[in-house]
Amino acid sequence: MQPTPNSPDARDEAGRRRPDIRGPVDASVVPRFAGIATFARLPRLDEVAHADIAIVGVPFDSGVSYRPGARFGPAHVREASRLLRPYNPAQNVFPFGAQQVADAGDLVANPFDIAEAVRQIEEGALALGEQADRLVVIGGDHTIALPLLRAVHRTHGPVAVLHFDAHLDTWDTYFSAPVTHGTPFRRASEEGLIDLTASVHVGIRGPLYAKSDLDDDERLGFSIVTSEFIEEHGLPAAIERVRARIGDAPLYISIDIDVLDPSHAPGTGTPEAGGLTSRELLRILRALADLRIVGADIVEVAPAYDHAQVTAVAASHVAYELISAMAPRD
Ligand SMILES: N=C(N)NCCCC(=O)O
Ligand SMILES: [Zn+2]
Ligand SMILES: [Zn+2]
Repeated sequence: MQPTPNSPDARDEAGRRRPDIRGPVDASVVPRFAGIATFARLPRLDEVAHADIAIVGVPFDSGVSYRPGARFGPAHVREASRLLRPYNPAQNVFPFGAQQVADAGDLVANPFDIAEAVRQIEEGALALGEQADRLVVIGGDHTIALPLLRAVHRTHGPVAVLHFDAHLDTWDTYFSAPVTHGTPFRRASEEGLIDLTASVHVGIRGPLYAKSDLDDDERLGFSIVTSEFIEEHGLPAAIERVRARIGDAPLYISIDIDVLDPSHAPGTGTPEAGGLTSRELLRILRALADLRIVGADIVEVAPAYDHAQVTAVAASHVAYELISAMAPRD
């Protein structure tokens, strides 16, 4: 097989060449639609000595309460990420040139046993920590945030969680099951994984089970920037509230793609009307570049309900913006 040429544009934010960094396949040499789909056509993790960021898929959706299919999310997002380009003008950064980013493939998670899957995901994330400083994880349903937070906690202690979602995901149980995609942040809070003074949901909207859901959520350590707040007060005010809440705490970002309006992300399992546009979400992420981001996930992309890759394109750009925000600056 031919070796795949790397991008000639592996550069840092000052425009300097970085020959030590292996970037994506050069789309001016090999057409974008050719070749195996790693995220953004980046090298595999086993092709580089060490990565600053590893992208890893978790094809697990046995924790869903409604439409299944997010197990196919990682492959779908990788496929849509072929079109990403090396320079991000919105953050003035070469996200794949200023740091080594590589695709670690998918973690194995037992689809028939949630407890075992959750153990496998935590262990898999910890093992990858030997080869990569930070992970950007593509799900999978939101259940996976619990083992990912357990892994992050081992290194960083309690972290601020910035959670983008239509849903609180601090509910207690479904059909008596404690570990589902509607419960990861309640379990994480109970286990002491999150900083109760610095965590925040963004984009919450839609019907709840009871008024007390909101009291429980506050007690579990979250403040809320609703979708309606963003409409009413605008993005600068929302960004200000988020940044004030997080401060300088180590930060884990969890993005449920259903935070976007179904018109921007139809391919998801529990869609809710009245959500953010992809433009709004990308703008909020750009405002986080100077924060101490220790890891991130993008979850709940379910390709069976997607059309024209609308949801997967949004998710791949969300990942790109996160990777850009994590890039070192002078
Ligand atoms: N999409 C996530 N993560 N959670 C939705 C849970 C909604 C419910 O069944 O009440
Ligand atoms: Zn959700
Ligand atoms: Zn969620």
